[in-house]
Amino acid sequence: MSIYDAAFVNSELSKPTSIFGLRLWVVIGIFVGSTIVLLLFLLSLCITSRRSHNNTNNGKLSHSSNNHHSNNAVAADVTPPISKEIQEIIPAAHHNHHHHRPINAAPEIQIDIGKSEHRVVFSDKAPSSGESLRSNNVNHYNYGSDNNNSGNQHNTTSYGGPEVSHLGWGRWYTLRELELATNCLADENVIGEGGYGIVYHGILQDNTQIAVKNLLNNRGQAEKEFKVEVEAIGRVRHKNLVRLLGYCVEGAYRMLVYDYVDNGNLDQWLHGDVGDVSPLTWEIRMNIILGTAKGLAYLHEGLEPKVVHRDIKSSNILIDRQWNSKVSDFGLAKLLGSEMSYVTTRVMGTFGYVAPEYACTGMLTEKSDVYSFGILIMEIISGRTPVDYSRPPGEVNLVDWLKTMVGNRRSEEVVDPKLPEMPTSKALKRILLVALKCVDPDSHKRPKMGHVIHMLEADDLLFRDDRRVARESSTPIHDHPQEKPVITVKADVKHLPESSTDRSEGETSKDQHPQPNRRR
Ligand SMILES: Nc1ncnc2c1ncn2[C@@H]1O[C@H](COP(=O)(O)OP(=O)(O)OP(=O)(O)O)[C@@H](O)[C@H]1O
Repeated sequence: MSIYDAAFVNSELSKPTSIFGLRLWVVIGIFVGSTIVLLLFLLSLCITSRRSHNNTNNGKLSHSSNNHHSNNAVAADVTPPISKEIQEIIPAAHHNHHHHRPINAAPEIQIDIGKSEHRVVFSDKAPSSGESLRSNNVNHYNYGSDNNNSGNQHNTTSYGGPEVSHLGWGRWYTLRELELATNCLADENVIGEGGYGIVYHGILQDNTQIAVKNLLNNRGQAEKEFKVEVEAIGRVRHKNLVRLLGYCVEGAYRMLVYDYVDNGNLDQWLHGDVGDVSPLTWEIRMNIILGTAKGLAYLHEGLEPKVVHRDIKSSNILIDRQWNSKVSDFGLAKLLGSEMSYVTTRVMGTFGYVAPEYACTGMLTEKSDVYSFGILIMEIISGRTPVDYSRPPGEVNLVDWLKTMVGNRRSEEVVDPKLPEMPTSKALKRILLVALKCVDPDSHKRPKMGHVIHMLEADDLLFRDDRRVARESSTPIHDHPQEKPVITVKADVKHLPESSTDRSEGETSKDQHPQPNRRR
């Protein structure tokens, strides 16, 4: 720019304008200045609002981390949705004092699942200040990293105390814990698959062996079955019933955790590849029958309300190393009021084992279980499945075939050819009689399970008589042996400790230790 141009600009800027006669450069100065002031004002407004927003978030975060003890802002800030039947209840007292509580004070959180007796209460100790539960090492108390929609529930367990029983009758397991136990539900851990889910073997951190039944939620029945099962057997303790240790409800997961029974199921032992000679001796088979009868009698006669299993079959009879039977799979159990029958529109159970009246009319009583138990006895004695299409026409249906054989005085031929040693013919006839009584087409004529135990144990007494007779070749066998009294317990299950339920049925140590084989 030349000196002349500068003089020109200067003279132009110095000219007075129409705005209060102010010179042009003054007007421009005022405009620029006020624009800068306006911009600064807007900027400060913006910063202020961001700060207050951050403060709000920080407030949430400290609230969350207070609840979850997580240092992870993202995880802590996400409040997972809680499934319908689980509600987090923070007691009013805690609410009131919430903001005054030190950061490491644990709130008491109650989680209601279904009925009030399944209320879960967590009231564990907080970790010491500065302690982080989000270490890289996965440990028993660290579940904060689970970023699933149930974090609220299991994070409550990460307050430092052990995950001890939060249920009246068992434990509430976290998904994380069960994943650890089952190697993340690995295929190698699968031990069976039933109608309602896959069963995994697992080992808890305290080395307890467990069976985890992961219910398939996508099958409409699963959640319902879950609740039924939990309600039916949560508090039930009996040495012939597989014990439910607890369960896991997280997000879509519904899992039942059972005692692991370590010797397979009866179906495998009867129909699996066991070679030409079955390890199941007559004594063992009788022990399995008696144990199953005791488990069922307890469900029918020892509980109020009674429980009908509805799916008694060999794959639901688990076997331990001492060949004791344990009835499992209460997924189809139906709680019944005392002396009541139950009419259902959906017959459930397994083909071949279902009582005719239940199959035809849906009328369900404990006598339906007695029928299935009768079929089970026939299966155990004969080694045949209830329905076997590979057999000749007259032998397809086990009950029909067996009735015909007994009617034709050919009882000995129904015995499993894999049985190492034949029973005495009296022992065989007696057990066949029990089986036939159990499958009486008229449900009213079927015996109660308590009566079945009488007959089975009377049978046992006869055996002893039998042996004595064989030795002494003297006194004849009485057809009406002295019957042992069977005490049944009618009481609320929750007041029944395990030992008392076992005692209630007159257990003897003999029941647990099969005796050596007898010769025919
Ligand atoms: N507590 C347990 N301990 C050891 N094994 C088990 C346990 N529970 C179940 N199993 C195994 O898993 C298998 C499947 O069990 P599940 O009860 O789910 O099905 P199922 O009885 O075979 O069939 P369904 O559910 O249709 O009646 C059982 O047959 C058994 O071999």
